[in-house]
Amino acid sequence: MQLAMVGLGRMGANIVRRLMRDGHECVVYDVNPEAVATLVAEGATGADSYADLAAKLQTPRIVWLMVPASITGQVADEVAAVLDRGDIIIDGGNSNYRDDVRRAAALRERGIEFVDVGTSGGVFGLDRGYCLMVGGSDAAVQHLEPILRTIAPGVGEIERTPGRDGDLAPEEQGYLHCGPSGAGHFVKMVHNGIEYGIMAAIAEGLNLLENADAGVREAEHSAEIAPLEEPEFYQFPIDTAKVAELWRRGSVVSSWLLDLTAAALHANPRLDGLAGRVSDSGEGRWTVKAAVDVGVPVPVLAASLFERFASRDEDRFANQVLSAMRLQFGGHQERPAGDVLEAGGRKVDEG
Ligand SMILES: NC(=O)C1=CN([C@@H]2O[C@H](COP(=O)(O)OP(=O)(O)OC[C@H]3O[C@@H](n4cnc5c(N)ncnc54)[C@H](O)[C@@H]3O)[C@@H](O)[C@H]2O)C=CC1
Ligand SMILES: O=C(CO)[C@H](O)[C@H](O)COP(=O)(O)O
Repeated sequence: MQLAMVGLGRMGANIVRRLMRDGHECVVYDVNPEAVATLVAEGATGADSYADLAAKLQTPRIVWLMVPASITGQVADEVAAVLDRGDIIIDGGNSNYRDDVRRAAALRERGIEFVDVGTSGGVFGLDRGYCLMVGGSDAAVQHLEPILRTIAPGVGEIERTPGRDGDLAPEEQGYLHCGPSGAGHFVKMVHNGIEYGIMAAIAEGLNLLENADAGVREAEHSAEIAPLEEPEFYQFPIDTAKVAELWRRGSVVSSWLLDLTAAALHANPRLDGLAGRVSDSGEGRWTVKAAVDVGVPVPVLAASLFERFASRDEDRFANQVLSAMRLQFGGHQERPAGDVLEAGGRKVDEG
């Protein structure tokens, strides 16, 4: 099939490569001409404007947007302006499903189909394939089936779920028509909410392991730091990188996120160069908002989102309020920063 890709960054370029590898024809556009030139050298057809892109596509045209979510609306409008009735716009970025619902309705009035495809796989997707969560009309999604099947991972080495037999269902191949417009990004939003929770659980657990020798360090600094009640129980100099590697094999918590964690710790055990200010792109917030809207408890997902905010010092005023209250009720002074002692990686302040 033929498809145009708008946005040739970390995701879009490799999706194009995966499509071309399977014989699909790709027309490519990016505001960065170098990104276009790179893919043209690999066999794609370059476009230097949306009009040029539309002219190079057979009808019904298929245009996949893989741009930052913040500009997807603007790009979708610009692309729609050069399309005709029956053409299809796909949004593969991490857009808010609410925008899809609105955008699909507006484009439907002009006879243009809008399909939202929540895409998971990151920079490894070229070879592993991308898990695709699709929202849109039955007709449009059926038309896109050959493209979805190529981009998705396929069955790979994953054994079939017991009880499933006969023809392979799309979800067994890594793509799923989840429902009407917005449903794909709704499922991807929740996927990313879960991602936050799993990431936070791994990070918290490994941090506890990093501090399992607090009793040893306590002895080294016994004159200086607040006493650890039972230092004899915290005498374990555990190699966190090795435990992460270990857990990849046969453990209940093995997962791709743990694989990536083990790789990062093996390459850089102290994680030097990372400040630990954790960004968020929106999906975690939207997940919590949706949960509030429908009255569903998501305490783990919410806590992991708030943990990211705290990592960026967004809890500073709350902590100042805490210190102010201690000062008020007990006359407890905050210790000056230089006087805060390190104990096993913890900040100890008993002022
Ligand atoms: N990086 C990741 O692991 C994943 C990213 N996503 C989503 O995929 C989308 C793209 O992400 P990345 O590839 O990581 O971003 P990126 O920043 O690597 O690439 C974005 C590309 O869009 C181009 N671009 C910007 N404005 C444009 C415009 N007006 N017209 C045409 N091209 C334009 C940029 O030049 C760049 O090449 C985002 O919505 C992101 O949230 C989804 C899943 C995973
Ligand atoms: O969709 C993804 C992975 O599934 C993207 O990598 C996403 O950007 C990660 O979300 P955040 O930036 O909020 O950590």
